[in-house]
Amino acid sequence: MKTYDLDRFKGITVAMYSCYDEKGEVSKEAAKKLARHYANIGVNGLYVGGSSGEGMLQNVEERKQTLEAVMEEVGQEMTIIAHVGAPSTRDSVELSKHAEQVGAHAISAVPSIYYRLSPQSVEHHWQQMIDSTSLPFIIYHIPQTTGFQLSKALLTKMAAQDKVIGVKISAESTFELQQFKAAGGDDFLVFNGPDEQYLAGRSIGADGGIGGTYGVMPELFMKIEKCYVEGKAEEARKWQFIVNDLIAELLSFPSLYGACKEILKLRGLNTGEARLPFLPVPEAEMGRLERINEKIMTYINQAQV
Ligand SMILES: CC(=O)N[C@@H]([C@@H](O)[C@H](O)[C@H](O)CO)[C@@H](O)CC(=O)C(=O)O
Repeated sequence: MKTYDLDRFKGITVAMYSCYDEKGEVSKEAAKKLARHYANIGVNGLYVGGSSGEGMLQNVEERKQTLEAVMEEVGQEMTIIAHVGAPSTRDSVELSKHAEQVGAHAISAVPSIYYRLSPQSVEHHWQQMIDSTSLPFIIYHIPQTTGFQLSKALLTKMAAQDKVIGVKISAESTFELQQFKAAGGDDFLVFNGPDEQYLAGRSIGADGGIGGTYGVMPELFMKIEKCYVEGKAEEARKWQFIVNDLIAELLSFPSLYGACKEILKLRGLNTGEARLPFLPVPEAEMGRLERINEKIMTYINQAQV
């Protein structure tokens, strides 16, 4: 059995969007405001500096500043997972040590990106981060962006370590999710990555989810989770289908992150624009985005978790 408290990581974890000021610089103030917003709603945890958080588009200092802001604001109330993956092992280890210093509850990382690496290199890359702190570690498996296909053999080997408490699977195969859960064992956490299949992921073995679109509608994912736990299959499916139609609309903009950040802005949570190359919402599309926001708010009011 793992020696870490695994229960605190279960449930809904918002993959937080980036927070910038009007000049495009990291804004600790905006990050604190956004984190506070999620804490007030009752969201369980935050995943900081991942894909939705544009960690790969930020330098080490910017990533540290964002995590510090989140920890200062909600570190005592929420479970905070710091994504520390960077192309170089050196930067990843520096970010890992910093995450421990500021009190994050776990670290997590993708494989190194850009270079096509051997499984041995990826294992070594992750191991350096794991060995650099006493924090639990969550593997981030997202082959569609990293190009690295995590094998069941490597997962099983990594999961044998006490510190490796789980895997966040953003690949879309629920079969793989189930196989990874079985390989990791009962005390190994699996997080559903594709928000469109939160319910499917939960049904086949995921212990919770980490997702980007949760950021504009955490209440709806909390509703699906509640229905699932209460055994209300039909109702859970109804809410997943509602969420999926909303995600399909959000995905029709030039960038998902740009659209979601604009929705937050409409609600008084200004996190700036997504960093280029992610495009903002075109002016001509603002009206459509506003209507989507109104639709989401109507569903949030109906869900009442
Ligand atoms: C490929 C990708 O970015 N997947 C997202 C989803 O939240 C995704 O945005 C959503 O399912 C919409 O397709 C997450 O799995 C990634 C995530 O949680 C993160 O921001 O680190």
